[in-house]
Amino acid sequence: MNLYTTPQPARILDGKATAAAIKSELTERVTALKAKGVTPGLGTVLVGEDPGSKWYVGGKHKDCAEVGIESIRKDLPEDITQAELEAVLDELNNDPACTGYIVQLPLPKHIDTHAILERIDPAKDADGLHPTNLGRLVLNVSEPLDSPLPCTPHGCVELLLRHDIDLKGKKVLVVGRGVTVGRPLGLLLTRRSINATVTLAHTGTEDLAAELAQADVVIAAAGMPHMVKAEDLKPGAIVLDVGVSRVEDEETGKAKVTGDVAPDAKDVASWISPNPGGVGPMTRAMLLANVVEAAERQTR
Ligand SMILES: Nc1nc2c(c(=O)[nH]1)N[C@@H](CN(C=O)c1ccc(C(=O)N[C@@H](CCC(=O)O)C(=O)O)cc1)CN2
Repeated sequence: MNLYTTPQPARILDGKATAAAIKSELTERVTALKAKGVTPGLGTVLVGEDPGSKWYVGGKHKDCAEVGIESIRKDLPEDITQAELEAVLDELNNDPACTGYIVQLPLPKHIDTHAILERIDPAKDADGLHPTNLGRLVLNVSEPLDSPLPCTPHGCVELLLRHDIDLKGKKVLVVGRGVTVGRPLGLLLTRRSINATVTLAHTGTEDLAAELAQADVVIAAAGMPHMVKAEDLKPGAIVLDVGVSRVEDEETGKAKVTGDVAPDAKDVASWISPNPGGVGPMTRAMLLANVVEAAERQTR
């Protein structure tokens, strides 16, 4: 045991099991919707051949089948033009079978991602990334859930709440200011219903170690392998690992997914999310929740 270790190893924030419980609740809500004549349908838009993106989209369709949501798949070539891609979005905007859809990110460099996200009908924005829905998050008019929340931030909060972790008054350090995770997560955590005190660290942060040392909760979403190490953490900190980097496995030479949190962090933390098996499955579950909620709004 070194100076930083806590007496017991960290407890696991089990994203896989939590996501399975959420999916089972959603299955019941889908059954109730179908009884009212509404079948939720998720559309996915995938551009290009990136193996990671293909895997994520495949997972989304598998999840839909599990809970009874229909799915519509638009797989498009890497060299698609902005206008052609916008035409596909217009098709989904006008398709009554599609209650919500996502555009898998990142998009190729020649595509204007902001313009694409703005083209999504905000009522069908299953990722909660349309400026109207992000604006609703800023204005706090989406509480409790009148508009979709971005899936990964929502998944992080839900993972903590479902392990009975109260964030009220806690100092939460979010590392990373990206639009899909860091920024919306900061907004979500500062809602009155959660009431955390949030610091958003980024590449311009001068002394990340000092911020980490003070944080009760660390949510690492920077995409930098093993940047959060045991010696940086306050003993007993709660640690969520959102990072996804593909690196070469030194033993096998094959690509493997590595998170932002070093393995030894588990010796210091009180709770830790595994990666894989933590925030990733929660991201998937929250997407399904957004689709079901969009369909439920149609019935109100
Ligand atoms: N339109 C979007 N694009 C992207 C999002 C998003 O929320 N919306 N997030 C990520 C990718 N993503 C979903 O799309 C995603 C990432 C990771 C997982 C996941 O379950 N990961 C597994 C491990 C997977 C592996 O081994 O590669 C885990 O953590 O257990 C699901 C979804 C970027 N793009």
